[in-house]
Amino acid sequence: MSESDRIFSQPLDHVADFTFNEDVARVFPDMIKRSVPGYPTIVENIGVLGARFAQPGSRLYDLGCSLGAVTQALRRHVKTDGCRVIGVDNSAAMLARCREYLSAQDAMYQELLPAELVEADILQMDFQPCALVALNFTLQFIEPERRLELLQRIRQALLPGGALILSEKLRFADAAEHELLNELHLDFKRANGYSELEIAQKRTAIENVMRPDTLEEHRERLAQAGFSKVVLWFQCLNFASLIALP
Ligand SMILES: Nc1ncnc2c1ncn2[C@@H]1O[C@H](C[S@+](CC[C@H]([NH3+])C(=O)[O-])CC(=O)[O-])[C@@H](O)[C@H]1O
Ligand SMILES: O=C(O)C(=O)Cc1ccccc1
Repeated sequence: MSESDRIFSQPLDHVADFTFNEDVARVFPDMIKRSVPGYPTIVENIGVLGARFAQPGSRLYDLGCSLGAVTQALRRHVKTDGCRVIGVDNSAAMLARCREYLSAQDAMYQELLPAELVEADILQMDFQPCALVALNFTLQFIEPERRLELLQRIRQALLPGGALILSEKLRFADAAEHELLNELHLDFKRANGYSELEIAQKRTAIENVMRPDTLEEHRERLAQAGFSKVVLWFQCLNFASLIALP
């Protein structure tokens, strides 16, 4: 069991930019469940979607895998012969714990897909041909100017019949819509026990690091990267997940 998230619970003199360090890794399962409406549903269903797009002998990438929640869902749901999951993250703290979670999963289940973990910057690594790429709340942490080239390289690596699953926090061009969905998201956090102080300090920590796009920006960028079809399969408040087909 992981600890509960108390990272921003005490007043801080200076709120530093958010990083995926050891303190965050320790509480991450609790943090993401209490912060992202629909997260457990999205993760479980990426496993189900993955099973449809997997092809015999193919790679399934989980980019920005954190503690490997999506990697675990893919390992359980995908039964296609010879597939393997490759989890990639540039946080050593996250990957160290991810490795422990995957060993625990190995001890719990039989017939799991093999998984390997790679410590790398997804902007630097070469992608091998693959049937599935999951970017589950990772693209929003990539510098906006580098998002298109990343999606282009993913598009190039995808096999015909494969898919990219892209989950993101959304911004809205319409001010009233943006305001309402953001307020409802804050209500979700309050309902999950976060105080006003925790909410305010987390917001300060994250605002320079995580830059959400609108759904329209995602659709345009995916089209520009060469994806032929984009389907919204999940939305809860200002969090959404897309299937993009090559
Ligand atoms: N350039 C980069 N290269 C590699 N990894 C990166 C990079 N930038 C950020 N990351 C990694 O992307 C992850 C984003 S969290 C993903 C949740 C997970 N997918 C989940 O389904 O639980 C999202 C969130 O916390 O909202 C972190 O682990 C970063 O270290
Ligand atoms: O906490 C938030 O407000 C978020 O938008 C999502 C989030 C969840 C976990 C780590 C970083 C950001």
